[in-house]
Amino acid sequence: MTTASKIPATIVTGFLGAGKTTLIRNLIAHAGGRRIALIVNEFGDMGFDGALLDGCADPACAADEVVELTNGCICCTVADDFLPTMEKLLDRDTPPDHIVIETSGLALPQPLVRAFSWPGVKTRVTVDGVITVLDAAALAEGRIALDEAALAAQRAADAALDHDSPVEELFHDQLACADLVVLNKADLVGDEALERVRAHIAGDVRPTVHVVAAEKGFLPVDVLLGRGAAAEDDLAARHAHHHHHDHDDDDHDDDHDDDHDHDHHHHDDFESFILDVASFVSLKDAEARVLAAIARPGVLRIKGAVAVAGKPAPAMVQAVGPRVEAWFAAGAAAPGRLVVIGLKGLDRAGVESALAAAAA
Ligand SMILES: Nc1nc2c(ncn2[C@@H]2O[C@H](COP(=O)(O)OP(=O)(O)OP(=O)(O)O)[C@@H](O)[C@H]2O)c(=O)[nH]1
Repeated sequence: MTTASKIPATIVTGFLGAGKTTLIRNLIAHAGGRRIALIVNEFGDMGFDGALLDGCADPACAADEVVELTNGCICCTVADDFLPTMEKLLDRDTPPDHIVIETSGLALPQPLVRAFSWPGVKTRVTVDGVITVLDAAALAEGRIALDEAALAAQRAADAALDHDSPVEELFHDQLACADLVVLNKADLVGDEALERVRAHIAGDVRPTVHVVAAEKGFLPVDVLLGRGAAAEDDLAARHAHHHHHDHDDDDHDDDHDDDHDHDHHHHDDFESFILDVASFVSLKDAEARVLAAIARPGVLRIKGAVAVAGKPAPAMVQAVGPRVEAWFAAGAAAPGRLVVIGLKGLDRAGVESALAAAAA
């Protein structure tokens, strides 16, 4: 079974208070008719904020689409809690179009990703992407979470969670596993501090992974979903080295007050445009050109349907980061258009010339 026929699941990870719930709320509100099932992994005493979906008028937000795992850390309860929950979701008469899993801030994402390789789940679901939400304001102050005392309390309260790894290592693991890193609460920090945070985490993030700044977790749905990462297939590349960092903690608390500047917005703005493209010589040609296009500065996503010379069926194209997939799909939308999504100011001319029809 190909990735395309599996139900995609997005894992949202990040420490306590980073803004995971806020990001998911935004995502669901803008899901555009997708049926999204939400699996929430919270510790009992923290409780899931049942009001998450209140006020969301979208029928996709029906309360029965929210499933709470109550038995603690997913990576400790995969067999008796998480997998049965997944199977129940998949066995519904109308399975969801997309599954979003909010992990507890202290869960390691890797064991959860590994769970997608379990028989019974592997053939039906794939990890579409791991989104790691960071609290940029806390990081700018040299802290992982704004309320480190609450983080410590959460950690202490969970007997199941004894991974013998300091919080810093969890943080590195959450970054190493990411397909997209969201520097949230960018409204609370200045540009300079944001750059400092970017530099601070750069070594922990896989080289092709985008780091985007956001306020209230607001990001275009197409940047969040449909990434097609199949993370369960390259788990080996998603582990932190646990190298010794030269943490320049002493440097963090200087000058951050000066960084506050509420007159500017500090999130990344996005833009998207649709390009009409001529037919490609072959699937390979399409893939190569789209790969060149997505490598242009600021481009996060390219998707659409294109024509391939001599082929009656259109080819679907999906590109995220360094990965491009193209396949023939009879009955797909009229070919010849690609949607390009990226950071505002992206190199449109470069994208156009990369995609320009082969000289053949
Ligand atoms: N200023 C500011 N506040 C934010 C932003 N995003 C979230 N918050 C606030 O930060 C707090 C924590 O956000 P949540 O979305 O609950 O964070 P979480 O990661 O889900 O937290 P837990 O579920 O407790 O681990 C809330 O009070 C949010 O309103 C942001 O971009 N800017």
